[in-house]
Amino acid sequence: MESVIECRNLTHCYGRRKIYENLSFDVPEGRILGLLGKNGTGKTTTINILSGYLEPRSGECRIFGENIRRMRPLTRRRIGLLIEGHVQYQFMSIEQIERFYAAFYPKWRREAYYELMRKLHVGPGQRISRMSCGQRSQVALGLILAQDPDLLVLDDFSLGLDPGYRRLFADYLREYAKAEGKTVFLTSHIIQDMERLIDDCIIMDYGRILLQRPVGEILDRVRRYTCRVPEGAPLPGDGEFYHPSVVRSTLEFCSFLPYGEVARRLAEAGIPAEELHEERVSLEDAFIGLTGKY
Ligand SMILES: Nc1ncnc2c1ncn2[C@@H]1O[C@H](COP(=O)(O)OP(=O)(O)OP(=O)(O)O)[C@@H](O)[C@H]1O
Repeated sequence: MESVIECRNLTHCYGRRKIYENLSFDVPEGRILGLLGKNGTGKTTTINILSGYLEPRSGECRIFGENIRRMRPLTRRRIGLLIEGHVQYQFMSIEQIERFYAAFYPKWRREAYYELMRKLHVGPGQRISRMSCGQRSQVALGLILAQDPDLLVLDDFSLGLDPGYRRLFADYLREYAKAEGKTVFLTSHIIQDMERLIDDCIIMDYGRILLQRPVGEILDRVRRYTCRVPEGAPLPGDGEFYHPSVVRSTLEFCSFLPYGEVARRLAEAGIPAEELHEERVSLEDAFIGLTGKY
């Protein structure tokens, strides 16, 4: 499978503050990849680097095989970009902005925009400045789908959308991307939506990528373990036990390791664990388990 996005050894700093170092990842053609991370881990920074707005301190990003700093306009036109969900020309109506954008895109798909607007119950004469935050996000998303880009880059696409519209858009986007072979790179804080939308996931921690794996593999393999431990028992220091904590004599942590291996390592560490219990988790719980609650 060819990579549509290739990032190699990206390092970025704002002034003297390093955000991350040597970040490398690929987004294969036809896949939907979600970039997850706590507040301030550098998701928007990465999207801004990918869009060419920010120059990384070092490293290289290629999209469709071209270095993004020297990308030809024709290649740039193959990328649909949503930056923080908003439309610029807010004085225009739904209909006017559609006509305005259409002029820039030779493959413009008017029907894709209006199909989404119909689903969202917004009338053609409605002015963008008089819409709610969520409705503006919907217009921005409609304008991106109509561009018919080969790659969609969506920063916080669910900003302001209510649960029903988030579900509607996530399902619509997945169906559209799979039917048309589109590649999607997106961020969102609403991880429940990501579980049904994305194929692969990158979880960022402060300064680095914690993991990049298919969502199916994360759901199959990450387990939450709990067991009873005596008062004052030490916390396990094993790097494969993520964020262990004890609350009222119950030790809890997440791990990719199978039950038998966890039991063995606890015994080896001299932790007298009783009633070891494993549980499958949702993507959101896996995210919290792997990155910690705070
Ligand atoms: N223009 C800037 N100048 C200085 N620092 C910045 C600038 N933009 C972002 N930062 C800092 O860089 C870090 C990463 O910010 P970024 O917006 O990329 O995070 P994020 O993962 O998208 O966060 P969130 O989940 O809150 O949207 C943050 O600590 C932020 O304060």
